Amino acid sequence: MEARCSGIERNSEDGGSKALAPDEISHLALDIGGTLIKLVYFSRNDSWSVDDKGAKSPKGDSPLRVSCSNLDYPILYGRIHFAKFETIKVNECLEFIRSKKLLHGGCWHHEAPVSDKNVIKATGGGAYKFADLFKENLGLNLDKEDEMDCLVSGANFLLKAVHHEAFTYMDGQKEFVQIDHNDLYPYLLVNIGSGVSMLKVDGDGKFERVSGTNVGGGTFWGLGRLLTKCKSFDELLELSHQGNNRVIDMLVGDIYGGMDYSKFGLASTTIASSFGKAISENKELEDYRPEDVARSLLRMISNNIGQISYLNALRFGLKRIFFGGFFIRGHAYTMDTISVAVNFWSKGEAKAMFLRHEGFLGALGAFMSYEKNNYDGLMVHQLVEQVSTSASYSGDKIHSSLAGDLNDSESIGCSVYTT
Ligand SMILES: Nc1ncnc2c1ncn2[C@@H]1O[C@H](COP(=O)(O)OP(=O)(O)O)[C@@H](O)[C@H]1O
Ligand SMILES: CC(C)(COP(=O)(O)O)[C@@H](O)C(=O)NCCC(=O)O
Repeated sequence: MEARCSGIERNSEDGGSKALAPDEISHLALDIGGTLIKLVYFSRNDSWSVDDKGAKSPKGDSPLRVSCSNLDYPILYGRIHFAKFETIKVNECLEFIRSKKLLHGGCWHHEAPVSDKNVIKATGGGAYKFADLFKENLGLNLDKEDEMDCLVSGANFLLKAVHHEAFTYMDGQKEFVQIDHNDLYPYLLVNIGSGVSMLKVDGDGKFERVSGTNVGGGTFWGLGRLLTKCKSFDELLELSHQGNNRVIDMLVGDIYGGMDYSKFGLASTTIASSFGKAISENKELEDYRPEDVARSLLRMISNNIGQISYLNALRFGLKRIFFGGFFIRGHAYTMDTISVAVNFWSKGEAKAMFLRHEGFLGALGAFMSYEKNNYDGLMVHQLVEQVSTSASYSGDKIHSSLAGDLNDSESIGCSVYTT
């Protein structure tokens, strides 16, 4: 039973407005984090099928079947949909579930008892915090899955099933990484959400949470909001794009009279002290451009996470570090800073890699956990990808092509078989 993949299809046309018939929807899963709610569900699409090479064709009367352990299962074709909402606006998520008729989306089988149809998989702290709200508003019971388990199974699933999921990003160059399924483990998974968790992954369900830091995405957004008065995370990111951190950061050259500290490999342009210039000048916050503040902040936090990640990889002799979480947001400067930090501290030994579905690891893990149910197993068999896979993009293009607006929905085509 293998998850396979060829090509991808992402779209946003049916995620936003069209309500699907209830029996077309299943495996609704939520990851309710400190800042964002991530939602994933599967919708059946009987109008097309995909062969082993990823080619689409109209579907005939009898569905394709897959054999496994001497049993024969029908292959179903459809899409996995993704959506996200701010956790402080949880009501928008409730409304989305109601308006798109996802209420009975947890269960696959028609013969399942009604009580099971009102249960959906949920992970993240909000699965505990908002359990009563979901029950009172939608009559939904949240079946809680551990968030670290979900992060790992989501990451393993993406790395194995989605072609061109992982990539490196350095000096404006994006390069997709070919994942060898037989040589995937061990790796370090760094999830940068509100806070940061670092997990040493040794296999499916085999992992250890080796570290974490409270200086994460929430810190960037929280401090950035206070310091720049930005109204949204995207505005803050956009601002950072236009800024110059050297106005605020104290560089080695500022301390060494323009020279490198070459004895210890510190170039004059290396940041010696983030925000260090703000103390040496007689200036107030208003005297600094918000874009420069945003840039320094993004660089400080990304660099710090890159460094701590590398130190943890070093602790366990890990060469590959995969970064997930919505802090990254496909943002060129963020990825570049993290990559440079990992490269600098490891002297080129370790590699930072990023995931295209960065923020949905936990939600996908909860989605996959339906597989554990007795009558409602699901095996994602194949993801079909058609997005451009060219080797390099400019920073701007990555930012705008991978990052969506908060409520933008997108989906990937896939085939599954139920067991
Ligand atoms: N639209 C957004 N609104 C708020 N934060 C966002 C947004 N997009 C990206 N982020 C960043 O993503 C972080 C949350 O990432 P996520 O992986 O969803 O974590 P969590 O599970 O803690 O909510 C935020 O702290 C912020 O840095
Ligand atoms: C507590 C959390 C697991 C919650 O996950 P999140 O909502 O941030 O994605 C995470 O914020 C975290 O790992 N914080 C860092 C805690 C620490 O190790 O210091």
